[in-house]
Amino acid sequence: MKDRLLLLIESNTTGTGRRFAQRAVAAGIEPVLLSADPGRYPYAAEDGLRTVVVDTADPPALWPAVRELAADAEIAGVLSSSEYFVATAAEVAARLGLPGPSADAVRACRDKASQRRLLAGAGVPVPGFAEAGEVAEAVGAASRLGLPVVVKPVQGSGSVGVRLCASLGEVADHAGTLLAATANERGLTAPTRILVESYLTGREFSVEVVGHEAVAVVAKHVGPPPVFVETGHDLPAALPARQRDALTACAVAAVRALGLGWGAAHVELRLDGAAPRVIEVNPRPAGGMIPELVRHAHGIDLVTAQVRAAAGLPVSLERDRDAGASIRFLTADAAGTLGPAAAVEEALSRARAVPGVVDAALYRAPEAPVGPAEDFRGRLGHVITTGPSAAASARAAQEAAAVLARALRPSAEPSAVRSPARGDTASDRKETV
Ligand SMILES: Nc1ncnc2c1ncn2[C@@H]1O[C@H](COP(=O)(O)OP(=O)(O)OP(=O)(O)O)[C@@H](O)[C@H]1O
Repeated sequence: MKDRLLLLIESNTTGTGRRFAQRAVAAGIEPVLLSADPGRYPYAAEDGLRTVVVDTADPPALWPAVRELAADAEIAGVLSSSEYFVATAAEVAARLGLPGPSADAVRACRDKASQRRLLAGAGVPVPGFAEAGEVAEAVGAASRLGLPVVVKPVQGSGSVGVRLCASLGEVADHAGTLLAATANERGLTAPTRILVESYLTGREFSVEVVGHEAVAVVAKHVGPPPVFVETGHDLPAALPARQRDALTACAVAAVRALGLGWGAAHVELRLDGAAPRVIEVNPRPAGGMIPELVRHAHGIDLVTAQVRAAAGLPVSLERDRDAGASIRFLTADAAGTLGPAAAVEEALSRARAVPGVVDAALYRAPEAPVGPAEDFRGRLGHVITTGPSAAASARAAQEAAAVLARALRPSAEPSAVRSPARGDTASDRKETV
């Protein structure tokens, strides 16, 4: 019998990418990573993952590589955990007659301007928005929408380039910077359009959707403006049933309006008063280790579900527990370094010893320079905790994150994970449990 392969077209870099390959192996399918630069994913070498080096940004180059793999194996499925390659994976899957989302729907969703138009057109609430291709247009849009506004690239992930602008001068500066960029953080061609949006100050949540079913509601924490760095998540979000139902209904309506509904979608929303508005829909499972939190809190494995759906295998979304799970990311408040190896090791082992901790990690080498995060790339490590409730897991995560912060050199300001008591304002707080 021929080997069965799951083709993984590039990967995300924040943890769950590795899980896609592991879950494929668990389903009896060999994962193969197709990547222009596999060195970007250290786990690939560590796990001995079969890898094909190919220009994944160039579909005509990708197809012969896929055909070659198909010559002596059965391609069971094609996926990407990277925001930037979900449409490519959908296209390859469709060409092979394999399951996957509509590549057109994914493409429309990934362009935040077209996503906003589709959602607004279908009556799904979104912030006020305008698309701009020039600085003057962005400034005009900001005047019309009313300051402050959020200015962001039309494509992207991890909050890269997303900025709160308090004055028209800041709008002009940031719009100018974004419009001048020719490549995104992946080195891929960046569209020369941006979005200007009304700033929603309410608490932020994500709803994890599979097909048309909401399987989890996550409360999110973000660092201080003007940037938007996700610093933590708590699951399940502590909310009155009415608000939770409003969030899940809005998220599922968004998925439907975008013509998605195959596999996982990650829907971010903010409350505007009591009513939810969609910040963004990602046509893929969440990053930021959220699938791990969902697994710990509810026993539902979103990555397994995605891998099995891609391979046409039955998927279980049965919730077998109702526990709490939290993550806090380590960030630095000021420039400094990580401590020497011994200090880093000690901080890690002490963080792991905090009751409730199931995982602690640092992403940088000892003595590496650190500085305040501008986007997800500035996060330095994380702790994941579980507990009988989200309040308990959140408390444990705060404590463990403070311990992990001891890995930072004293010259760096005490860092870390901002505790809600330490100055989170209504405007920068995504949610506290
Ligand atoms: N209109 C808005 N009002 C309030 N906050 C916003 C708005 N737009 C974006 N944000 C904040 O910025 C963050 C990142 O924005 P967005 O989701 O559009 O960018 P992204 O690069 O796709 O980020 P990510 O991959 O982290 O979701 C959001 O999670 C939210 O906290």
